[in-house]
Amino acid sequence: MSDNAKMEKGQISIHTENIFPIIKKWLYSEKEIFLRELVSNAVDAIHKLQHINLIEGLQLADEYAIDITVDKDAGTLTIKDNGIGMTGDEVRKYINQVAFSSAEEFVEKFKDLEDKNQIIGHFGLGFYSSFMVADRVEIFTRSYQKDAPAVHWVCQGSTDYSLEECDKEARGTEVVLHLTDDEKEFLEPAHIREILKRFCNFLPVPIRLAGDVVNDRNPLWTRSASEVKDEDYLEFYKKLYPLADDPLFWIHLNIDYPFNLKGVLYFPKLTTEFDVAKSHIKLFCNQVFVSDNCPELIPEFLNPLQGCLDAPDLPLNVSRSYLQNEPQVRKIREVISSRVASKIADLAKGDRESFIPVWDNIHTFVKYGMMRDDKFNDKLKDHLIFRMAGKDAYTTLPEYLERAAEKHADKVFYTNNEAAQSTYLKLFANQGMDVLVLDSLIDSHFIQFLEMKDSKVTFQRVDSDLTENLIEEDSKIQLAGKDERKERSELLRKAFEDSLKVDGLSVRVESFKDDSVPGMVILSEQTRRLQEMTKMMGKGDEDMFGGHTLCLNAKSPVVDTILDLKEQGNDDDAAMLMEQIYDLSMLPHCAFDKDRMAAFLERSNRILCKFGTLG
Ligand SMILES: Nc1ncnc2c1ncn2[C@@H]1O[C@H](COP(=O)(O)OP(=O)(O)OP(=O)(O)O)[C@@H](O)[C@H]1O
Repeated sequence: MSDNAKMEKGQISIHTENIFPIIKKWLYSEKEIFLRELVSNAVDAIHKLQHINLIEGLQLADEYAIDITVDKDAGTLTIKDNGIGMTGDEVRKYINQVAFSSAEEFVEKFKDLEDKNQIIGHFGLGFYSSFMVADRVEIFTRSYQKDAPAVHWVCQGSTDYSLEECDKEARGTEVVLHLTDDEKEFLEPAHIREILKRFCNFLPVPIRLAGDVVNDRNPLWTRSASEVKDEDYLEFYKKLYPLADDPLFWIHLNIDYPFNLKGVLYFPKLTTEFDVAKSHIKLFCNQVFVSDNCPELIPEFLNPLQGCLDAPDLPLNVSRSYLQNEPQVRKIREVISSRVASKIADLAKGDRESFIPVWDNIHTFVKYGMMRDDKFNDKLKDHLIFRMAGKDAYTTLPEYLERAAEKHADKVFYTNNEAAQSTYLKLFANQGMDVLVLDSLIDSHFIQFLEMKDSKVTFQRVDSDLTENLIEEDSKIQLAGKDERKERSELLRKAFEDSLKVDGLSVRVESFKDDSVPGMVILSEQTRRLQEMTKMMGKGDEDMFGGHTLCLNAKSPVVDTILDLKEQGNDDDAAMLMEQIYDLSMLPHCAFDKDRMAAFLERSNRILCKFGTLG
């Protein structure tokens, strides 16, 4: 030792005596991270040597590696590298003083804080995390510097240490952990392998466990996107998520400015087991695994994203509060959101047939994202696609509006339940008018959002009003004279109102272009939205149909028959038909209660019987 040949005993320079018990408690639930810390130090030591090798032209031609061995008899776990090594002075400086100064700061903060978890990970205790599992730690190290003797450092989990020269021949550092009785699980190679796979799987230096290399040194994100093929992305995904189906699409990030960020993100095929409330990204720092629970890195609406992000500028021991407050993390979120939007826009602009299955999986997240993030909305607003009712085809909003320009400019018709609203859909289809299917949970909010963003466009559910496209203009009606028509309409209206006696119901008579439907109940778009909102807020559940209109089709033969029956004095049959028309018109709007359903079925049978007797 420059440094003298005999054993040196000393006290680690720290004023707080109880550092070790605290380290033991620190991150108790994640004590495996000690291995990540020691292996990262070993990787750093190798990188430092590679750097010096280049700068100083040392002509070293080693095969760099980190070896991990367990000795069950001795109860030790050893991490050995052939990196830069340390001189005695460096051990004093880096192990005894520097590392401990952060430990000291940690203890200071720790003792005042109510919520200990808040500061977990704030301090890079690095090397000293080994005392979470060991009661004695030894370092054997030999610096790359010629003539510097190897040294042996020992610490028994108190602030006392000893340091002496030793006979280590090979350059590099060997850290030997004497595991406590409680931590003997770390002597099991299978367990160590599992931890290495979790934390060190993508480190750039070979890590050998009992001679076998356990890691993949060139993960996909370290390669340039231009040299990676689709099958490589799929293979890498399988490695990360062996049980998952193939992902829908992926994004390769390789950003140098204004910060460093590399990674490959995947949008998975969503299954019912997939937890969309949770973050699925694995965060790395220079290929060292940091965490797989960093929701702050991804905008909330992109929670399903999976894959790896490597952010070398973030600290290895990144804490929740750091992630929440760090401006760089906000920028990372913005970049990811922008790149995902561009990717989706590109897919949408490409082949629509292959985009449709992707869209079916992602549309809820995209719509939610557009509502949350203006930039995301700007990039995607012209590319979202909607299925058209009764067709096996999709359209974008600009395409739909362009086609509708002549018939119903700026008005978008939609259905939220194709089966229940089939009568209305048929009327629209007969007039060659497209109707969009907006039947997912998010759609009612999304419609309001689209209207707010583009004040010209309005959305109207097919059962909300009779558009002029579905009813005849006055001049085209070839039926009876105007006065007579007016009189018949009035008679019909009165007959229905008197017979049905429903509160809030008004009756209107129109000539539909189509004579197949005797009547429809309509509830204005605004009233329905208001009622839905009140219902959502837990109010007004009772009377969804306070004010509604029964629109009778003057062209329907059944409606004509009702007036004929009335004229013949057959009030019973007229009432039966009027009730049937009203119930049929109400069916798409509400689930009938037991009594109403029974009455409806009984009346339907009575009508059939009448037909039976006619034959
Ligand atoms: N295997 C090693 N080879 C050479 N030097 C090492 C090795 N392990 C630790 N050191 C030295 O000891 C120092 C302290 O290590 P420690 O792990 O406590 O903190 P760190 O690595 O500097 O920071 P952190 O781990 O908190 O990110 C290192 O910076 C390095 O100089």
